[in-house]
Amino acid sequence: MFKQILKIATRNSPLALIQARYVQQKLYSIYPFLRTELIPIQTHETSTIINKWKHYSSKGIFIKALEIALLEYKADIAIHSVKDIPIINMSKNLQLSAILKRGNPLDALISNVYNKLSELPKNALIGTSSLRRKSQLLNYRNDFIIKPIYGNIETRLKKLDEGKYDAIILSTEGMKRLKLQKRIKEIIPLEISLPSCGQGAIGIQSRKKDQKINALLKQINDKNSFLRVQAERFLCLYLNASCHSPIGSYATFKDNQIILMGLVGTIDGKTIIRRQKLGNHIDIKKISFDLAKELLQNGAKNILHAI
Ligand SMILES: NCc1[nH]cc(CCC(=O)O)c1CC(=O)O
Repeated sequence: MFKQILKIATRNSPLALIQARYVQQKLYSIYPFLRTELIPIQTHETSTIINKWKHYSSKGIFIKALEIALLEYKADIAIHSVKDIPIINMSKNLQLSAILKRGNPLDALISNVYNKLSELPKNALIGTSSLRRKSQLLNYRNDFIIKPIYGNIETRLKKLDEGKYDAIILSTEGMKRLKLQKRIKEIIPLEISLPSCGQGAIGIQSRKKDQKINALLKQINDKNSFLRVQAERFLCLYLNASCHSPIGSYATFKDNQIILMGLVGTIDGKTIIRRQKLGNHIDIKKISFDLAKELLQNGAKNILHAI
């Protein structure tokens, strides 16, 4: 049993804190006597990191800041939205040790006026800064006008409420965790918007060599969610994707078989390449690799090259 206080690194955004507290609760439900402490990492504390990791996106910088807290023993575990964790460049001493039971991975339509994507007026102004969402929205309706939107979920909702957009797209699970699900007008089916790899999943990172902590984390790991997310992440890895690529991936289980879907689109939405593969989860790497190969051979290579 782990006797010390388990220190939990988290970003300090409202969603990140909710997710970290959720992990705390999960741990307490199994280990009622475990002592834990949240270590919120502030933006200004990351300024030295920002200089060192200039080539990272802002989200990547936060992930790095949490990783550094682990490497410097300021924390023992770090909580992330899996979709924000870059596919490559994780420190070699760290690992993704557990994924909690995944929530709804789909994208959601948020609007104060319109109830469905199909009911949006011609040339509707939609807020999203994700190329993946943009590509698929334009493929669905080429009259849509896609305008970037930044900031955390609350900031984006505020911009919607100020009338700057007809609708915005957010993660269904993010809205649910913030208890804002009432504001969701439509959960967008994956035929229209294939989610981002790892969307809707909370991941826990730890030091590889901390066997006691890793054994603890294993107890709150959801194997099914872990495998699904692994398949999606392998696909993105083999596609050589960054978080800026218009790539969607989604894995699910059906009768003990894993179904992995992948999609690469042009930013203008004119071309979308979508394929899927099915197989035993023992062969996850091979399924992901074969799917990436098939996508690349069928046009994804040219699309990704041009971006
Ligand atoms: N893009 C940022 C981000 N990273 C994780 C979530 C929400 C939580 C999740 O989907 O796991 C969000 C917001 C969003 O996409 O709407």
